[in-house]
Amino acid sequence: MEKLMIAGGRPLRGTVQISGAKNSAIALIPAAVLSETPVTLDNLPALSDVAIYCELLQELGCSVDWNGDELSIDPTHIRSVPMPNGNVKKLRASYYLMGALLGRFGEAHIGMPGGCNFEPRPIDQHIKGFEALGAVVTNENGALHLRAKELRGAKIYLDVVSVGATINIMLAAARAKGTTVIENAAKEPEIIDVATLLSSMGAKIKGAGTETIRIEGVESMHGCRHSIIPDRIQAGTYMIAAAATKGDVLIDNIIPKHMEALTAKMQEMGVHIYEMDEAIRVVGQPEYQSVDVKALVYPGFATDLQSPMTSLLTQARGVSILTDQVYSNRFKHIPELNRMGAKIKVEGRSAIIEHAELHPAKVKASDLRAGASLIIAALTAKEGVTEVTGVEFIDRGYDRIVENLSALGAEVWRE
Ligand SMILES: CC(=O)N[C@H]1[C@@H](OP(=O)(O)OP(=O)(O)OC[C@H]2O[C@@H](n3ccc(=O)[nH]c3=O)[C@H](O)[C@@H]2O)O[C@H](CO)[C@@H](O)[C@@H]1O
Ligand SMILES: C=C(OP(=O)(O)O)C(=O)O
Repeated sequence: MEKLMIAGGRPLRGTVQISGAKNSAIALIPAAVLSETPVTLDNLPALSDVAIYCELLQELGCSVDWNGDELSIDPTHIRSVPMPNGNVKKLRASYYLMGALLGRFGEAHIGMPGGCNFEPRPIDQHIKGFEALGAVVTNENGALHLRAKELRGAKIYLDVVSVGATINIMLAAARAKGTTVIENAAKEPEIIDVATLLSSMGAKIKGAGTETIRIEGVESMHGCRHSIIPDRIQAGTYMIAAAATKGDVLIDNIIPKHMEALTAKMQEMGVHIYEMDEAIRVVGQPEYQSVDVKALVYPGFATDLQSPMTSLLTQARGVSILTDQVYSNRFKHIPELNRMGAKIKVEGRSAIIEHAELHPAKVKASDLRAGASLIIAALTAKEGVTEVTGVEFIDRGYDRIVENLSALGAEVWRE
């Protein structure tokens, strides 16, 4: 079993380059399925989720060429083969093959997704969207079979603001007959990134990034070259780690606008933050104020930064309350943080966080962002070495984390 070993207590100092966004990459890769000719993605992050997605496309008959941070996908020989098990269970975003294959072939047979299962994560809104577009969806031994004689544009009002459902419906609707309107759509930057790729492939999409997205279906789509947006969650994690270790870090190759909710909260705590065109410098301070944080849909504070932020809030004077309005029970990191000396109670959807000195311990990451939260806590804990297991979750979403942290002066290694 692989472990991350972290000897904390050193301020992080230097520059970190942020890679492309996981949550974009794993939607853009299946989007290539809609094209008749090769699609090339730049600024690709080196993540296990990306590697698994490449295997999924190969299983479908695509040829895939991954070279450094560039990925070329040739869908010339693609076919819609059943994928009830196997790789589809290893990541959450395998659900995008439902929308993409439905759009391309009018048929998809895909097992229910895996990924971080910190609580039940239903996909009823995805299914509602596919059905509105004319698909018949049946559950066959735990895998969804989607069939449509013809996909037709429709008006779809999402009952919950869902990133996955918004993107999945966009994928299927891109090649449907007529116009689809998604109301109450999610507005995350990754949705705009997918819409940008689809538009470069010939789709007609308006309104991505607002709550109403209009997609006029087209008969065929073609290849293009697209650069993936920077990963705002990785960027936020390094911002938080810089503050928690009282360091001084330039987080480079990012879009500072995407970080606004986090930047504002960290400034409210007393962290010094300097914004540049494509970078943010975080300068830690000896003391921080407690703050209340609500994780919301974009442009609110990202739920994926909720667990890392919990670790920083243990370093603030007073009591902070962190409430997650997106997931009701995303708190598996908290018993582990408490093993490191944190004083955190969970009440309903909120974590009540008191100031505490953290110490090293043996802890387990049970999901990706819980892992990030434990790494930040370990970097803060003095005198000794923290062992973090569950590294496979961390590798889903953090590109070269050991190399990046080491370059910033952290004492961290894999065992
Ligand atoms: C691969 C990917 O991009 N993952 C991100 C995506 O996940 P994902 O797209 O799965 O998350 P959603 O935005 O769909 O989920 C938001 C909320 O809606 C609920 N819901 C969602 C769909 C549905 O059909 N029914 C339903 O009830 C979920 O349980 C959750 O409470 O957005 C989440 C919220 O920003 C992030 O935490 C994940 O990192
Ligand atoms: C929950 C996450 O990912 P996924 O939806 O891919 O499981 C995440 O990135 O924090």
